Amino acid sequence: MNGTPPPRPTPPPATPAMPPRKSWWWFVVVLAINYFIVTQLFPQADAPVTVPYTVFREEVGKNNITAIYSRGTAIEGRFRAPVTWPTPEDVKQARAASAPRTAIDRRLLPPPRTSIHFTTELPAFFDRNLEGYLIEHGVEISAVPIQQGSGWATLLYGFGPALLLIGFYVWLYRRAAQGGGGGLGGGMFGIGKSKAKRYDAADPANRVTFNDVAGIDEAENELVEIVDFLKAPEKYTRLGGTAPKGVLLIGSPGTGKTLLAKAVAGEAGVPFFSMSAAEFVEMIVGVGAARVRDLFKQARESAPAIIFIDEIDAIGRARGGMMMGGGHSEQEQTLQQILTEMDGFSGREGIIVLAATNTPDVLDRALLRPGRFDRRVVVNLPDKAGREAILRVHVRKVPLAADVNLEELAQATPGFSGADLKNLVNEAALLAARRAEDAVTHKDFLDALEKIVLGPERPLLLTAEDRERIAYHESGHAVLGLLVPGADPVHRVSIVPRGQALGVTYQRPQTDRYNYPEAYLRARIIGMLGGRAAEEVVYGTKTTGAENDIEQATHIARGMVTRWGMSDAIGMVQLAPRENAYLGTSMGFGGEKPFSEQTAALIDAEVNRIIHGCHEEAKRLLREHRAALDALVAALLKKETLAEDEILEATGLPPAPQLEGRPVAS
Ligand SMILES: Nc1ncnc2c1ncn2[C@@H]1O[C@H](COP(=O)(O)OP(=O)(O)OP(=O)(O)O)[C@@H](O)[C@H]1O
Ligand SMILES: [Zn+2]
Repeated sequence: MNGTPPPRPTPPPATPAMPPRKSWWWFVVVLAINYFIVTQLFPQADAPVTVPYTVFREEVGKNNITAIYSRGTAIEGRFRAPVTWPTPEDVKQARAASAPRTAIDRRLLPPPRTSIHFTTELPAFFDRNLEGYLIEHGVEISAVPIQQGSGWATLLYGFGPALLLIGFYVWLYRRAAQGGGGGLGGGMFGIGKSKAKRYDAADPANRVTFNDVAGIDEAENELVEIVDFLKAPEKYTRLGGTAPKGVLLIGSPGTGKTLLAKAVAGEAGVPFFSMSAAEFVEMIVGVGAARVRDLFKQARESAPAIIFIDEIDAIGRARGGMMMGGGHSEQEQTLQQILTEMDGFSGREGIIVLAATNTPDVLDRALLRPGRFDRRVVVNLPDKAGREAILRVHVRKVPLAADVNLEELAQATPGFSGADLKNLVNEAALLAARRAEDAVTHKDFLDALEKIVLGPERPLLLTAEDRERIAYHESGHAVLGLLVPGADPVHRVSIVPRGQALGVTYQRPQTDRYNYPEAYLRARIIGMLGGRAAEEVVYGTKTTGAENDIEQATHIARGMVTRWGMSDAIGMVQLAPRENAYLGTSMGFGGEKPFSEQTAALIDAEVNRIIHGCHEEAKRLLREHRAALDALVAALLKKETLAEDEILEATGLPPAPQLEGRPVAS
């Protein structure tokens, strides 16, 4: 493993939109009421009692049966006077017969019921005389089932539950579509409500100002004008100009887009309504649009105000694209509603919509037209000075030991976003608390950083040979980091397994780099291949331990050939799409490769040539400095983790000379 640059923490996956929990609650309540009505209003009186055949015959004999209907061996009918079965005597007898009582006995005799309706079952041996007997006793033999046709009660009994359910759904849907006016009690289950979070700037506990935002000054400066406008809209509209309506904040996750939007509201002293676009879209079509309407209505009522829509790409994706079926029309409706609302306000109301995204290139063009999100503010990852400023913001509430050096921490965290830095401070504070310290020390910060960048330590039982081999692998990286001019300084070496890695060499640049010299890239590749090279030099055999190194080295070499014009055989031709370093995506070039088979073969050959050359150079240097390599391995096996000064001491080597000229900052 080779730890440059630190892997960027990936954002958590978006949670799928679920209906609000409250509406499920109400669904259950309605079901319960339904059940209650059915069982209480149309109870046993109408439900038939099931009697034994003997009892049935008995009742016929007593002339107590008016009519029967039979199908197969089942008979149902109506008594003249209600009959209770089993009778109290039956129960008493049964109890006497089967003492002690068992559950089975009780099941044989159902609880007594009284009804005017009954059912019974003809015995298997057919009672031949039954028909005559019935006629004799004035029983009408009906051609239609007796209990049916008893009018409204039966109808309700049969259809009531279904009708109630349908009614409930209709009501739910209408509420949703209306954007939730009225209804039972406030916000019972406001599906159509926007659920927007509202932060009142008047509340000092929530108030965020530009004071809380650091390291992204350019973006901040662009938003100062918005604050100004919210404070005094007349100043802008006086000469007939229209005020800005929408501002799109573009930047990778955690760069502080939400924070900036809140700060704008805080500075202007206006309410802040925030909602994530993913929350707009629910399963029921029309709900998203209703929520948008509600959100804008709320904001209009308390204008001037700020509406913040996070992750607008969730609904603002270009229409008619790859999406198919299902959620498509819902998404379209929601987007349409946002556009309608934004077109609707005159700009004099003092409402400004801020929206955030980290994939601006997928947005529907309609969103970006003048009068909508026509202003774009890019929120970049902070540079070193910015990171230090952000750290300073977040350590305000943390007691710091005297030895804490925020500048050094800022230098050690290239690629960190504001949210990452906040997390670093938090982890360090937790670590200090666990160590029962009174203040957070510099070491707490370094350990927290190591945990974040390299992953938590992983206890693994390794054999002595494995440990030694890993020590050689890591020492290979580290020694080359000292020997190759232009290599990033080696900050730490460790053979403590962490995350996926068995060992780690952590190198970090001295300054943020925006422009990479070819020699630097070669130094990186040589260092990356140094782990395997050391194993080969010492043991003469190979292991799988270099997979990650090979992957990274290949990536750089391929970039040199296909993107940065560093192969003379190919020249300055773009053969691979540009990668967006901030967003980790590649842009353009979907589908077909824009070059021939011949060129493809040439690319492979050139990549190979670079890797091969670096590999040979790595082995040559390690052979030449075998003593330094062995010394570092011995120190590592003893202490497991070595800091920069310990590495220099063990190897007796000076830090690698840096390349001529400072990196160009953009
Ligand atoms: N520039 C910054 N200055 C101070 N704190 C910051 C900065 N950027 C981020 N933070 C901290 O990180 C937290 C998360 O940032 P925030 O939610 O604003 O990022 P975001 O860009 O909106 O991210 P996402 O795209 O994931 O929504 C903030 O609450 C804040 O504490
Ligand atoms: Zn390695």
